[in-house]
Formats: sequence, C-alpha cells, structure tokens
Amino acid sequence: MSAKHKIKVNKLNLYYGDNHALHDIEMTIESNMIAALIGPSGCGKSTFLRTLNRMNDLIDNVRITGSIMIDGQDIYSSETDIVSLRKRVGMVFQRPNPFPMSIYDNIAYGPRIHGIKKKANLDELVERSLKQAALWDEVKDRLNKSALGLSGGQQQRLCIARLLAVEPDVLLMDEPTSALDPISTLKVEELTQTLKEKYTIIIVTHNMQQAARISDVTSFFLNGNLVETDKTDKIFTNPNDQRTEDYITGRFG
Ligand SMILES: Nc1ncnc2c1ncn2[C@@H]1O[C@H](COP(=O)(O)OP(=O)(O)OP(=O)(O)O)[C@@H](O)[C@H]1O
Repeated sequence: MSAKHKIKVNKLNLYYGDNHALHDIEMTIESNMIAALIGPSGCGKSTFLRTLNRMNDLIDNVRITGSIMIDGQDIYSSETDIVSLRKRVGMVFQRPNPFPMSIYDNIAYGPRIHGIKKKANLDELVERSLKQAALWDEVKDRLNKSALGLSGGQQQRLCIARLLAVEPDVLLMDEPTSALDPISTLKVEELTQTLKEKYTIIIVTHNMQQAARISDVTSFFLNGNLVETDKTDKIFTNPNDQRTEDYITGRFG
C-alpha cells in the first residue's frame, strides 16, 4: 500500500438488519485531501461516513463486512481501541452540539480526559485550537462565557476547535454547514481549506456547489453503491458514469 493512502476501504458492506445499506464499497483517500461524498437522500453517504470512526457500532443490528484501513491498520480488527480511534478520526455533525459549559471548558474537555491537567498546557491548547478553527479573535475576551451564547456558525467552529484540541488526523464532517447562514457557511468552507494542510477531511454535503468549491475528490453514491470517485473537477464537468451526470445536472435527487 502506498504511504500516501490515508484511508483504504475494501469490499465494505453494511446491513441495518435486513436493509443492505452499503454494497461492496471500494475507496482510497489520500492524506491532506478533502473528499466530498454526494448523492441523493438515503443513498448511504452518512452511513459510510460513520463507518470511518465506527459510529455505527452504537446502532443495534448493524452488521459490517470488509475492511477499512487507516494508516495501514484495520479499524475493524479486534485490536483497535475505539476511544483512540475516535480521537484520531473526529466528527462534526449537522447541528453544532457544544457542551453546556464555557467556551474554554468545551475545548479543554477532551484534553483533560486524555490526561492534560496543567493550566498552562490547557491554556495553550485552547488558544491554539481556537486559532486553528479561526474563532480565537471572536471569543478570546469571553472564554469563560457559555458556549451556548455563540451564534450557530461560531458554535460549529467551536465544535471543530474541540475536535482539533485532541489532535486527530482525520476529520469527518456530516453536512457541517446545512444549519448555517451563508456567511457562517463561507467561514467554515474557508476553514476547511486551511485545515486540509494538516488533516484529511471527508465531508458529506447535499450542496453540490459546496462540494465543487471545496473538495479535491468527489464520490457519488446511489442506492448504497459507490458509482464513481474522481477528481472533483472531472466529476462536475465530465463524469464517467451517466448516473453521475444525471445527478449533477439535476435530473434526479
Ligand atoms: N440508524 C439506522 N437504522 C436503520 N436504518 C438506517 C439507519 N440509518 C440509516 N438507515 C438506512 O440506511 C440507508 C442509508 O441512509 P443514510 O442516512 O446513510 O443516507 P444518506 O445518503 O446520508 O441520506 P441523507 O442525505 O438523507 O442524510 C437508508 O435506507 C436509511 O433508511
């Protein structure tokens, strides 16, 4: 396997009880890329995203076959420690979900759990994470105020900062801007462009303009199948598969 392959998915199948939701998915994602997952509602994008940090393990009756290698290690092997997997592969959800505590404590929460206790170290981590999430300037004077007082867009960047504080290397984003106004959306989109220098990002989006604007590669899903993955420019100008063409030109979905 090439060292550049951050994530390698082999013959991945997922069943919710009798519902065969993902069929033989094969995908390779390289480091420092933004990979967008697109497709009509119910095609399996979120399900696939959740397999990358084993969030589906929390759902009853889920059965998974195949493998997902991250940095050459099978995340479904019995040796994988799920807590450290979720630290390495963090997730941002559709609705910002800050904890009902101060801005500072939201960011310090993860590092404290992972054993960082010294105030000076936490201060430094909080500042660095908020700067990385392009939120520091807006909140530096109110770190001890409740995170719930932030705007939706600020809350989403706080959730991103909270992830960065535990030093992941893959970021999963499930429609991270669908609940945000256009200006906040733009800020989160700009943020993804700086974050990809350090992280590998996989983003589910219903917004095809967003996929075209921010991603390097795009995968089109349909009915639980991965129809094709290609460079984003190619997918949006000259896809290989007629079904992709029909979707991006708005013939269905
Ligand atoms: N927790 C669950 N239990 C049972 N079935 C589920 C569960 N989550 C998703 N499914 C089913 O799996 C299939 C894929 O759903 P998924 O949410 O992954 O699609 P999606 O492409 O992300 O859709 P959307 O764009 O609407 O969010 C659907 O048939 C859905 O009903």
